[in-house]
Amino acid sequence: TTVSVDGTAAHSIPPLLFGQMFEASQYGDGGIYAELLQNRAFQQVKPNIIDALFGWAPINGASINVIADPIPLSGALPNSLELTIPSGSLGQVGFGNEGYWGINVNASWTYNASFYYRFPRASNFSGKLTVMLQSSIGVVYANASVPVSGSTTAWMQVMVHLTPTSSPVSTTNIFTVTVDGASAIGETINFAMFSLFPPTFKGRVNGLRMDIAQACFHLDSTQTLYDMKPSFFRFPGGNNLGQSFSTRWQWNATVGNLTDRPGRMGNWGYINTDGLGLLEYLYLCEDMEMEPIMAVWAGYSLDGASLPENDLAPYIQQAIDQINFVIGNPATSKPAALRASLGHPEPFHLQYVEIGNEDFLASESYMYRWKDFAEHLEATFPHLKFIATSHPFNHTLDPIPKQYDNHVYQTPGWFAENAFYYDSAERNGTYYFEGEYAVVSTNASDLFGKPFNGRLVYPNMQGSVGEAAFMTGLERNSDIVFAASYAPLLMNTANYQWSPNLIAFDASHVYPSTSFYTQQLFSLNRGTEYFPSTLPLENGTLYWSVTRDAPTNTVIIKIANTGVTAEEMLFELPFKSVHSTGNATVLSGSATANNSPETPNAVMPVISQIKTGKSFSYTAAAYSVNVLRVEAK
Ligand SMILES: O=S(=O)(O)O[C@H]1C[C@H](O)[C@@H](O)[C@@H]1CO
Repeated sequence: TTVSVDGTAAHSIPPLLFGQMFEASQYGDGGIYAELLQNRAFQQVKPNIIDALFGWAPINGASINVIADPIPLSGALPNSLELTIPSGSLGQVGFGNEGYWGINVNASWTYNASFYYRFPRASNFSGKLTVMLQSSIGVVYANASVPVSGSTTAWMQVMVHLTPTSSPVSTTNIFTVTVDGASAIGETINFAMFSLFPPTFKGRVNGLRMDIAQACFHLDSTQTLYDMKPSFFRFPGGNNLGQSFSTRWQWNATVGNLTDRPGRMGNWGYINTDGLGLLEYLYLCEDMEMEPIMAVWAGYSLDGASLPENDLAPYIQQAIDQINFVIGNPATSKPAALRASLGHPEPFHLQYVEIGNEDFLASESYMYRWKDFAEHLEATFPHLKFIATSHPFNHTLDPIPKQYDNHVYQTPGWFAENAFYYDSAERNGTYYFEGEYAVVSTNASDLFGKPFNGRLVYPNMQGSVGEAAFMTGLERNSDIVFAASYAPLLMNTANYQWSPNLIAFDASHVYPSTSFYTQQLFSLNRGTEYFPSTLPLENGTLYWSVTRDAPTNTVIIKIANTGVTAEEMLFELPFKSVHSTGNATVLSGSATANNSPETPNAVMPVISQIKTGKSFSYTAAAYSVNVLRVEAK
């Protein structure tokens, strides 16, 4: 295949072309949000049933129960853990938390543990609580003791540091709070708002798990989100934006002290602590130099009963408040004043606001929901850009959206066949955000089925190469495609509801996938301008796109070979002088090769030198994603 490259750039590469989509799914808690204790504050659970204790277990005969505390710690946290020490108790008696399917005990870390306790009835008990990190069979790695007295019935806060003496390989460890049983027989103590944090990304309080968020810039170590230098971060959903007005995500319930956050039954089958709330998301964007693409809930109900038009006003106001929390002026807006009081008086950077999520599922009501939200928000924030979420190619909305968010989950073949998806889109001032895309299955007739029927648990090379083929099309059409992100981003290997995901993790490891490396290859090699070239064959197996990074005079050629055979290519460059050597970064493997906990580094990018020149040949291996870089001017 001969590829001749035009001499003039067709358009610049938009600054947000590659980014991340995130929502609290398959465990943002215990994942990117670094809280280590599951069910830390008994949020949203029904008291006095055993299920309310998930994540917790009694130790050595203790009696524990979640109660609706007559004197709750806060209005947002009505439940407490009631510990009663039974007669005959001996040794350390109390309770433990198993974490989010394990706790990573690392001797080089100092952990911050905290909780509140109160004696519901004054007593003359005077003793101490022992706070520990230990293995599930009782090997103690760290402990701290806290003197307590039953003389007061007021809530007392405990904060202790735990520094383990060793780093067990196993993460089957527990966080425990115990008391010397014999000395506390008959005592009852209520507990609330536990928290255990490891060190966090950039040391932020209530922050992010380092190995998931931390940047390591060399390819042979744990790769993470920041390492692909995403330019935007879409949040809070996705489905987790909420699929009914009563369960919607509400910004104001996710900011302020953790004791003021009630938590919420998310849309992925578990209770979100909302410890990763709006302000934490904004700090995440700021720390990782990403632009937020923030969604507001727009009256949508998956059960079809969207809010009627004349009920929208309070929710439009809530959306205005959410946006003002991000960019408002503290002198004129209460939400902005709240932001200032929480430590960030300056507005955050925000350009794009998405109105709803996947509203093609409720497109009739979106006619008025889009209209009322867009008109009110545009009037209030004239400089913001609003993204519609219904199908882009049937203009039924008024005002006509200037941006659409397009989602697609398909097979490897679909992605290769649709590399030209945007080529024929009208250039009429409409811009496209490919907000969610991924190869999810090899079975077109059961895309969201089970692994035995084609669903991918982890991305594999065949899928990632299909995505790469599609991404060459996004790059070619980035005059109208302004942003794109694979979805979903993260999954806890111990408990997930959706697969595949870009990055998998467990309590102590991060597993970047072949699709992560594909995203990273495109994101780290964007270039600043797109150069047209011989077009790939539609429905062929070989796809490419050529960009140039003007500041470094580097030509960048991205190639996806979705076929089973290596392909010889001849490149003809229009530049006067082209360096005789360049480099190729290649991700390749068998169709089903994947990175998983069993084979974490099965497929990694490999860099090598290649011969280049005004015209040069290059062989793209079967099932490979290739990025060639050569200096030229
Ligand atoms: O069932 S789906 O609609 O395909 O769910 C998808 C689309 C939704 O925005 C996101 O939350 C989810 C997986 O990323």
